[in-house]
Amino acid sequence: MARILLIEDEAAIRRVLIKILTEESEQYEVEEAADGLEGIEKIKDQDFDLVLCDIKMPKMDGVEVLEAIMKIKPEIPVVMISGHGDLDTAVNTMKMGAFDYIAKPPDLNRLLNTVRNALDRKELVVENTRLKKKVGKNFQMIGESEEIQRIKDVIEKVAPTDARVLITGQNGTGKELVAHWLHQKSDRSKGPMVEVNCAAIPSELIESELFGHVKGAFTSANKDRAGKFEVANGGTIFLDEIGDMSLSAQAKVLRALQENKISRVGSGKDIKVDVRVVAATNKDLKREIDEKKFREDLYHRLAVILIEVPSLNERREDIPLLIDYFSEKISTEHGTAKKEFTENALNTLKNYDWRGNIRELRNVVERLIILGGDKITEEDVNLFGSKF
Ligand SMILES: Nc1ncnc2c1ncn2[C@@H]1O[C@H](COP(=O)(O)OP(=O)(O)OP(=O)(O)O)[C@@H](O)[C@H]1O
Repeated sequence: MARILLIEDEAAIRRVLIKILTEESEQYEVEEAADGLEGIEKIKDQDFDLVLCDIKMPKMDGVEVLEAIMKIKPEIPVVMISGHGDLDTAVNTMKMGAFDYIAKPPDLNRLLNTVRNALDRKELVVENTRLKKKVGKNFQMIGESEEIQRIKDVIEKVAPTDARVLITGQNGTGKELVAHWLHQKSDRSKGPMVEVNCAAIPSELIESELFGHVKGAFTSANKDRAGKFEVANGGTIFLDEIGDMSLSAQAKVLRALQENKISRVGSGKDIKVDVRVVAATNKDLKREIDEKKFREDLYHRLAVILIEVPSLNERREDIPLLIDYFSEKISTEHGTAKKEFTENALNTLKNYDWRGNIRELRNVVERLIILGGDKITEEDVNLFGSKF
C-alpha cells in the first residue's frame, strides 16, 4: 500500500487527481488536505510515501509547505503541482529538493509516471543511503559551489530510480559527466552504459544506429545488426546532443520510450528492451519545439527530471579547485612535478570569460604547465593563457 497525501485548495483538482490515482492502482491510498497548514499537520501525525502539493494556495503556499516537509520528514518525496503562472517556481522547488513537478491540468501519463518514480525512489532511499555507490576516479566531479552541490544532491536522489533525465547546459560544462554519475550510482551500473552522439551520426543512419537493422533493409545492410538500444539492455543509454536528432528518428525514439519496445530497421518484429534513457543537449529545446524541430511529446517523455548544468561563469569559486585538479592530473600524465599557481595567476584565470567551458579551462592549464615557469604567475597567464 502506498499512502499519498494530496495538498490542494481547489476541490475540483483534488477530485480529478484522486480519481486518476485510485483508478490506476488499488495500492494507492490518497488522503487529502485543503491547505498547507492542514497538510503539515497530517504529515506530522501520519506516515506518507508521497506528497503531491499545489504551489499556489492561501494561508501557506507550496514552497513553504515543501520547506516544512524537508525539515520534518525529508525522506518523503514531494511532487509539486504548478499552475499556469508558476512554472518558474516549480523549477526552483526542484532545486530546493522537490522530487518533480506536474503542470495543471494534469496530464494523465505524466502524473502516473511521476507518482510511480517518486514511490520507487522512496523505496530505494533507505537502501541507497546504505549503499551510496562510488563513482570511478576518472569521473570526478570537482567543485564545492552551491550549484555543483545541488547537482550532486539531485544525482543522489534520481540515480537509483529509473526516471528519465534530460541534462542541459552549454558545451563542455560537464553534461556527459553527470550522465556517467547517473549510471554509476544506479542499480544499472553493472549493466552497460552506451553513449550515442546524435549530432555525429548522419540522419539517414541514425535509426539503424539506434535500433539496428536486418540484412537487406538498405543497400549497405549486408547482415543483421543490433542497435544501441539493444546493446544497452539492462543498462543506460545516453543520447547526447538529442536536439540534433531528425524528426523521424525522434518518432521512433518516442515509441521506444512509450512501449519499451523497438524494432530493427526492415523488420516488423518487436524486441523488448529494458533501458534507462538519459539525454543531453546544449540547445534550447523549448525553442526547437516552437520551431517544430523537436517533438513536444518526446520532450515531456525525456524530461521527467531536468538537470541544468551551470556554466563555469556561474560558479567561479570552483575555478581554482579545477585548476589544481587539472594541474595534478596533467603533471601525472606528463610524468613531471605538479606546478603551483600564484594567487594572482589564479585570480586572473578566475575572472576569465570561460563561456562555461571546462574543456577549454583544462587546455589553458595544460598550455600554462608546458610553457610557463616552475610556478605559474600572472605574467605566464597573460603571455600563454589567452583562450579563444
Ligand atoms: N566538475 C568537474 N570536475 C572535473 N572535471 C570536469 C567537471 N565537469 C566537467 N569536467 C571535465 O570537463 C570535460 C568536459 O565535460 P563533459 O564532456 O562532461 O561536458 P559536456 O557538457 O558533455 O560537453 P559537450 O556539450 O561538448 O558534449 C570532460 O573532460 C570532463 O571530465
